This record gives sequence, structure tokens and C-alpha cells, in this order.
Amino acid sequence: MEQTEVIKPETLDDLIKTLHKIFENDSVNVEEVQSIMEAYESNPQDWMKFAKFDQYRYTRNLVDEGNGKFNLMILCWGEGHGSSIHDHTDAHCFLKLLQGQLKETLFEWPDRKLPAGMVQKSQRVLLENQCAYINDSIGLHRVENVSHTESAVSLHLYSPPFQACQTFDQRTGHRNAVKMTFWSRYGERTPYETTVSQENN
Ligand SMILES: N[C@@H](CS(=O)O)C(=O)O
Ligand SMILES: [Fe+2]
Repeated sequence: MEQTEVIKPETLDDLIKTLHKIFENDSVNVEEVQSIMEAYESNPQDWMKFAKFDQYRYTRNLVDEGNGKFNLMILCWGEGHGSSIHDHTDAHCFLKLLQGQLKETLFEWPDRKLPAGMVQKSQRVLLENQCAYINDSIGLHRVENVSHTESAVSLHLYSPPFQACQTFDQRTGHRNAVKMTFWSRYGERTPYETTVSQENN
């Protein structure tokens, strides 16, 4: 599939406009999306209004609904915040660091009785402006802000959008379906949503 040359988006709004264009096609060119997200150089002035933190867990803040083709959101991770091990409901999942660092631990899918618990495949630390990619055929992951002194902010694109995923118990591989909600939408707090769901962390 041809890839249009990567014109560096100067602002988050430019990036969103470019993503809308790229997603007009039905098939997703993973390399193209990853390189355009990586090409955007994070500027807190672009995204501060979406970056809302909670004392106890990471927050998910909706930025754009991608004409129904994708959800773009900003996740805010206080020191020590992390997700459970989870899947991505057969969607493409792009994760770009806007500030700080995140540790990603990749796991195999649990497919048999696991006396020793789920199998860890790899670990990596994602750095500012880096864009990672995962989908269910690559595996499951846990994402954590392991810093004791720095918060982290990440930009996530999911295509197609999804509102639920499965979390997995690392010791047993036992899975639970969880609803995923937003702490805020377009910069406005959504109090009713976050009191209901179990969230993914
Ligand atoms: N996929 C997770 C975030 S992560 O960094 O794995 C979520 O959407 O909440
Ligand atoms: Fe994830």
C-alpha cells in the first residue's frame, strides 16, 4: 500500500486533521499512522487542556472521535499508576508518549492451565515522542508509570474504537470483561461515567 510522505504535523490539531485524512480509507496503514504520530513533536500547550490527573489511577481523556473511524485520547499517569494486563478488542492500538516515560510489559495470551502464571514476552520503556503499536495478535500488555517522581502523559489512538476490553490475572490467566470510560471528554469532566465502570486498572 502506498504511503504518503510524512509531513510533520506542527500541532496536535494538525495531527488530528492528518489522521482524519489517513483514516478516510477503510484499511489501516500501521506504519503510516505510527510515523505521523511519531513525527508530531509533543507540545504541552497543545494538550494541557485534556490532561486531567486522578490521585489514585490513570485517567482516559477523549480528544477526538475520528469521524467514527478511531478514538483519540490522552491518558494521564500519576507516579506509580499502571494498567492491569489487558487486550485491545481486536483493534489497532497506537501509544505515543507526550511527556515522561511508560514501561510496557508484553504477555502471551493465556491458552492453557498456567501453573507458573502468564508468560511474559518482553518489556520496554517508551520515551517521550516515541509511538508504540500493539494489537491482539501481537499479545497482551500492562503499561505502567514506574517513576516515583514524574507523571506521564500519553496519546492513544484505537481503531476501530472500543468501549470494553478483557483484563487478565497474571497468576492464573483468568479474564474479566471491563467497561472502559472517560474521565473527561473534549476537556470537560464526565463525573457520571467514572463512578460506574471497573476501569482497566
Ligand atoms: N489500553 C489502555 C491504555 S494502555 O496504555 O494500555 C486503555 O485504553 O486504557
Ligand atoms: Fe493497552
